[in-house]
Amino acid sequence: MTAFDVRPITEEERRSTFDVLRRALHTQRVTDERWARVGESWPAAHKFGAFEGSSPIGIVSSYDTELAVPGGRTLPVAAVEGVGVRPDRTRRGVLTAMMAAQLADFAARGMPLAVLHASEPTIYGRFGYGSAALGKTLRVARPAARLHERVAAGGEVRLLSPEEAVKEIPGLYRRIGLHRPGMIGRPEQWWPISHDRPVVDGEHLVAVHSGPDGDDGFVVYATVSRRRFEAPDDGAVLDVHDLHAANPRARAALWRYLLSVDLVSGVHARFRPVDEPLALMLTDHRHAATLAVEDDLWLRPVDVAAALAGRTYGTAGPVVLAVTDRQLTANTGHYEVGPDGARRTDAAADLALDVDTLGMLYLGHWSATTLAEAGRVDVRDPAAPGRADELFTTRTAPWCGTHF
Ligand SMILES: CC(=O)SCCNC(=O)CCNC(=O)[C@H](O)C(C)(C)COP(=O)(O)OP(=O)(O)OC[C@H]1O[C@@H](n2cnc3c(N)ncnc32)[C@H](O)[C@@H]1OP(=O)(O)O
Repeated sequence: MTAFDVRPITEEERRSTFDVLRRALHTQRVTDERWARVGESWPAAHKFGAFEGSSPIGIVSSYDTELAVPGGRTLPVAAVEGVGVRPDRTRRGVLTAMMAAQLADFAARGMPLAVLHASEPTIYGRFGYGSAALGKTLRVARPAARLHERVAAGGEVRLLSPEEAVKEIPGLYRRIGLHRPGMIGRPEQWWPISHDRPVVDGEHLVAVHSGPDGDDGFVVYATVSRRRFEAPDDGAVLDVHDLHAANPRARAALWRYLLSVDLVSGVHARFRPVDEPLALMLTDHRHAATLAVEDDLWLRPVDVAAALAGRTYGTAGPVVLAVTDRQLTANTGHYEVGPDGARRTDAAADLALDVDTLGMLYLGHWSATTLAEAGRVDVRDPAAPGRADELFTTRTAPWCGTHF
């Protein structure tokens, strides 16, 4: 087996490492024309490559942004993306070595948290990431589905030209704000790859809602034709990629718009919040089917003390957590969590868990009771899971809503 080194990539290695990623994800090598448009979104900063001599065989990437945590604050976060190993070099520890370098870098820079979306759920638990927020896939039947008359959906929806969309949507996303735990900031480098290219190429359309205080919601969607020789009357499907609204009225108006488009047989939306009440907003809730509920955001506490101190908690007696972290061993220790915050302690533990399970608890989706039943939390005080449920779970389901 050939030896490899892991190190930060240089400016000159940006494109060759991007190609390694594309090979790992089964996409074509990047063309000159495409690189000219997306290259700036693949800066050398915060990337670790694995190299055999000067040839890249693996890459892990991240960018710094902010994450909304329970209680309304945002914390600095490393958003991990662009992970891949050349197909002929997998299962020999390349990712493990790159993850170790990346985690050490996050810790050295004082990052409290890291997040990612996992291509496969088996990959990241071993590196301390836990599935922290879920998303549901909806299929809404057209033309049957209609918003119930009691649903307030005022204001106006207008389609933007690609030029308007590229200019206006980043500011609108910022103004709407990170209003759910799990939402993240979208730095400048996120937009060209994830939003602008499909909008400029015409693959996606962008509609904006205006309410009494101006623009307050948007939807980015693709129109996928279903018409076939043997089914000439099949309508198109609207595929919703990105839908954000500052208030329920704007959200309802955007859905009303999507359900009003002619020659459409269905509206599909993946990774919507699990508690988005779309079905309940329809005259017949069966017209919105939940096809799947999947893991959305994975979270890793990098500095456990700072992460725990950064969010708020519900009202219950405190619990002492014994946390084990096999990579960032300085995190291993006991932490008291109560209504007035969290801190390290020498007190005996009520619950013991690995750091990936703490990642699952952190945003408030999973309860300690469920995690204990699943064997992920070792219960030392039988009353502690109930207290931890009151402290950690949130009223609003956490949701990321940004593909990265
Ligand atoms: C955040 C994101 O960007 S998600 C995108 C992730 N990238 C992809 O899915 C692209 C395709 N896959 C790949 O490039 C590679 O298979 C990677 C990056 C997932 C894994 O890289 P590798 O170098 O093979 O991982 P490495 O050899 O360090 O594996 C460490 C352990 O994880 C296991 N593992 C790693 N990937 C997988 C997988 N996809 N399925 C099952 N087990 C896996 C290995 O078997 C190994 O287990 P062990 O310690 O018990 O022996």
